[in-house]
Amino acid sequence: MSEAHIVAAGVNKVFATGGREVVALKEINLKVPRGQFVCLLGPSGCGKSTLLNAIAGFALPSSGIITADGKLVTGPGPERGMVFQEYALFPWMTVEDNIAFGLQIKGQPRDTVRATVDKLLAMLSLADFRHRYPKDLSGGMRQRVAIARVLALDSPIMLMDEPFGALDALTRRNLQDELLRLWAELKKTIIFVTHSIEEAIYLADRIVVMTYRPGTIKRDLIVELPRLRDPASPVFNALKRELGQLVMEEQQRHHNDELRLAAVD
Ligand SMILES: Nc1ncnc2c1ncn2[C@@H]1O[C@H](COP(=O)(O)OP(=O)(O)OP(=O)(O)O)[C@@H](O)[C@H]1O
Repeated sequence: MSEAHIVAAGVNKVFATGGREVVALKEINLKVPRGQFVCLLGPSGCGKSTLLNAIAGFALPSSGIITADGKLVTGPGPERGMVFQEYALFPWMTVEDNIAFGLQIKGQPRDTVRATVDKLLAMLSLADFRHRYPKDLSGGMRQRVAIARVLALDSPIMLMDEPFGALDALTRRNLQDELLRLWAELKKTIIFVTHSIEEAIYLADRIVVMTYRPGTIKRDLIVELPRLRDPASPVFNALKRELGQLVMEEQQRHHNDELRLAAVD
């Protein structure tokens, strides 16, 4: 766990909108060791997605550098797989074709693709759904397919932007458990964006709390609790209160900012 798998050094991101500048990220320095499960936590607008997108290579920093797997990030790359909240599946393809797509693009032989798809269908309890189309699946099932699609590419790094945000509580917990199982088995490095404090404590080795405008790192803490974690336990709840206070402060700043902007309008 000692080698840094993802590094952000002096990362800034400024957006220019409507004649004014929004500093979405300011001086972000972060080193993520190989195999670590990191949650980026904070209220809406604190730069979590901006940081994740910068690591993914979708929107590069205004200044500073990011490396992943030892390489400078200059765009998306095969060592970084991304799972979005909105599933991002091809609606015209069946479950198995969605999972196979990336492998076919890579030119893998048909038998290899078939074997990988079969393995992933079994791993994510999707075997009975292989011939279905995304529109005929529940949200939880669609997100399983999205995860299988990223796993098919065997990226050592998984970037996840509120992947379970749209799911009901029970499905969400099932998928969280499934993700923890896959992570332990496949030894991926995961950066997972959430605004749910409970989700962050349930999942992460490490929680990075961000501030609202400019987006900086407010707190960077290791969660020592053994898994599977019990959200009803006193230690879990103490941590929840502590993080709740930090997130609330940023939420308040967001709220004040909105009031100030409304007054200007
Ligand atoms: N393309 C853009 N153009 C202008 N401003 C942007 C753009 N993308 C993000 N921002 C601004 O940058 C800040 C950080 O946004 P970001 O989406 O990263 O936050 P977040 O923490 O992921 O929030 P959410 O949970 O709502 O997605 C916000 O103030 C947002 O308004």
